[in-house]
Amino acid sequence: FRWCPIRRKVYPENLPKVVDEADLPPLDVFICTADPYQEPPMEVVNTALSVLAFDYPSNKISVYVSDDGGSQMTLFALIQGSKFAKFWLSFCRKHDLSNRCPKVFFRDDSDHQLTSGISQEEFQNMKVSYEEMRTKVEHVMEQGCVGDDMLVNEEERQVFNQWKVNGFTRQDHPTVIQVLMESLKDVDVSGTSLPNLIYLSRQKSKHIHHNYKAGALNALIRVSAIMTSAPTVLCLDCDMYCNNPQAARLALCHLLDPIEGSKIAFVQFPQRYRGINPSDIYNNEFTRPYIINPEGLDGIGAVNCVGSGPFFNRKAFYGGPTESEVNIFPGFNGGLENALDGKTMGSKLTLEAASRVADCNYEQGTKWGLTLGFRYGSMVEDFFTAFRMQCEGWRSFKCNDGHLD
Ligand SMILES: O=c1ccn([C@@H]2O[C@H](COP(=O)(O)OP(=O)(O)O[C@H]3O[C@H](CO)[C@@H](O)[C@H](O)[C@H]3O)[C@@H](O)[C@H]2O)c(=O)[nH]1
Ligand SMILES: [Mn+2]
Repeated sequence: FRWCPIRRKVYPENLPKVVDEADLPPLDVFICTADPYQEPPMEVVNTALSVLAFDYPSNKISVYVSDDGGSQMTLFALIQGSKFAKFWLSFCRKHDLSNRCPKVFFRDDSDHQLTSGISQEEFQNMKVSYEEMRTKVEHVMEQGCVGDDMLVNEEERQVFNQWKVNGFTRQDHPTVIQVLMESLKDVDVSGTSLPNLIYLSRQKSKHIHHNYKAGALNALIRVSAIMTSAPTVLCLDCDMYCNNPQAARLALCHLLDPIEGSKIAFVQFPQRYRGINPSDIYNNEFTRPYIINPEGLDGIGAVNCVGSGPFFNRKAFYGGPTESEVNIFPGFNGGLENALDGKTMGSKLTLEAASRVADCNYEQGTKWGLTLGFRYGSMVEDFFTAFRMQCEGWRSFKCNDGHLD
């Protein structure tokens, strides 16, 4: 094991030489949450908004939120987030905001000193909409459930009726899947297509092991393969918002590289933490795993995956880099072909197929968790999966420029 530190630099301004703006690849983003009390739904919404607002063609972004907490409050928060997104995404684009996580934007810019070119009135209106959303979500959190009075129409009531079924608990419930924004139909206030936003709470049963986050991610890999199947996949913990709207373009500088690109399983951005005391006496910045080690490991093309902030090549979930035929749905007994032809992601056929692949017994008798998707059997599924991918011949790089946290 020999250290050969590497610091790569990317030039996103050269990306158009490799790919036209219109041909940029679609991007699927997976956000995992598991408990509405430990991971407040407003944080999940903020994380989702920070990627929905990427500086990237919005009709090519699909954000999937996996909720292992099976919480109606998290879904409620995301519905409110999708309404707010109509204003927020257009606002971010119009003013080319550098920080697109609304909570951080309003906190860091609360006195409206940092941002030029935004009128006081426009700033205040946006802040009021954000605060209204936050108040609603926090009210629901205090109540511990979504009351009828918080819902605006019959459609919303039907969605939350899914929780009224007898015996619905977070450990035992059917799959809940809701398309909250659909690019083909929905537009923001400026008339631009919105990205896709999908809520998924995979089926759970007390009798079948759910394999924690790795299980959640594998359900997301399959559901997204049916709905959008983007070649690039970003994974984020729900409490790790993205603070650089250019991140997808920076990652593509590696993944679309004509020479190295097809061998790369993922590029990993560092995790960064806020609110650390200035001298960081307890090393909460985790300099070794996020700053020192990755530079050495990059030298051998084998950077660790640290769970939040990797941009994956979807193919890496299905086998080694030289495997050509990818069987996405081993063990799926028919019916899927029609679903994949479905016109819209919200169509009945597509939703039924997506729901089937999120069944808690879908993986039985398949290679999921063994050679497919995120690997099971480790407390650190991110490190372990990356290691297995590297053993198969994949390479992985650290992304130095820009930053995700
Ligand atoms: O059954 C579960 C358990 C956890 N999670 C989610 O997994 C993420 C990480 O879990 P957490 O308990 O926050 O672990 P950390 O130690 O904070 O996370 C670090 O370590 C994990 C294990 O290596 C990685 O998965 C993470 O990406 C990395 O940030 C969170 O978004 C959770 O919501 C699930 O979706 N389902
Ligand atoms: Mn965490």
